[in-house]
Amino acid sequence: MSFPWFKDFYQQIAHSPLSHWLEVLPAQLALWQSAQLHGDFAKWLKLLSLFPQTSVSNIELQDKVEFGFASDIDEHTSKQLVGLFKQFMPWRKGPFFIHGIHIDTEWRSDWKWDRVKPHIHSLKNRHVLDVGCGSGYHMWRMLAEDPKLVVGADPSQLFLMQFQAIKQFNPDPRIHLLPIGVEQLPELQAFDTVFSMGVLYHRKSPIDFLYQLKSQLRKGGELVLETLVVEGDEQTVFMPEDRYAQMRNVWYLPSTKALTLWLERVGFSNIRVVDVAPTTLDEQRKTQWMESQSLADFLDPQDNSRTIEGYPAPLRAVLIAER
Ligand SMILES: Nc1ncnc2c1ncn2[C@@H]1O[C@H](C[S@+](CC[C@H]([NH3+])C(=O)[O-])CC(=O)[O-])[C@@H](O)[C@H]1O
Repeated sequence: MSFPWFKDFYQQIAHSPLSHWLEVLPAQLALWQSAQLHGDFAKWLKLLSLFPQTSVSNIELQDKVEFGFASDIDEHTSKQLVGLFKQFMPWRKGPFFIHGIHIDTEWRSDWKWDRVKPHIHSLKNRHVLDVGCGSGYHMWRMLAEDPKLVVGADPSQLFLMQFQAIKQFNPDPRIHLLPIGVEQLPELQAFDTVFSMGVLYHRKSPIDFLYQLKSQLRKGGELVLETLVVEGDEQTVFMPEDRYAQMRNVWYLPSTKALTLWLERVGFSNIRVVDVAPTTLDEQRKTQWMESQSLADFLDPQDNSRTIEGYPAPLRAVLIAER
């Protein structure tokens, strides 16, 4: 079995500051691919091949991710597309608008982008990495800023498939998602901007994680970090006993002041907390495209300022720092 996604990426980076990546990446992805042979991968590839080719008359990335108008296709094709996209449920990170079909995802990821975007360095002509990029929603919004290249690293197979399903409607060669974890990235020291949003609290060793992110940046490059935080001073770090808002695998929730100190200790400079916002029930909710439980089920029904476990409800911060 072979497919062109990764080969295209290798060509893209061959003569770029990321060319050293080619020393390890092809072997990692070949290993990944061989492990997929026993799972659902063939089913996903088959589903991807069933998407009808359509003529896409508009590409909008500036204010939303929209490829094609409803008027580009007939009713039958529209129904066919809805049926195919539904096979890729649950859709968590979006929304996407494809030929008039609104993939109404669990998260209004656009709201996160609205909180982040006013504060970051322009992405024009930059090499950009998004660690834990999910379905790639924010990468599409980054593409609107005219970067040289946007690459996402996320080990989730479903997110890769959702990304490829969407990318069929805008096969821009500057955007790629690689199914690898942060721990597989070599120290490239080559990206102009590194994003990591919604990942730090999933890491058992958050300081090591910050070093890993730093080692992707060139000197003077920008880190954009978004994560769950708690109220408190430089010494406040919260660790749930088990689940947090029903999420497994949540480790450290620092205060913004503690996180600033961590970033300083790791060697970042010019550290700024640019946004702090609670997650609302409008931002994360059940939809027709993600039918299982969502934030409303994870908060205390009597007191929405607490999670169902009795911890402070989700509060998220955006920090920007320079290497
Ligand atoms: N080792 C790893 N390396 C890289 N990514 C990982 C790893 N382990 C898990 N992930 C990925 O980190 C992402 C976290 S979600 C944030 C998405 C987006 N950034 C957002 O801001 O909406 C937030 C949440 O689910 O709580 C998922 O896509 C995982 O697959």
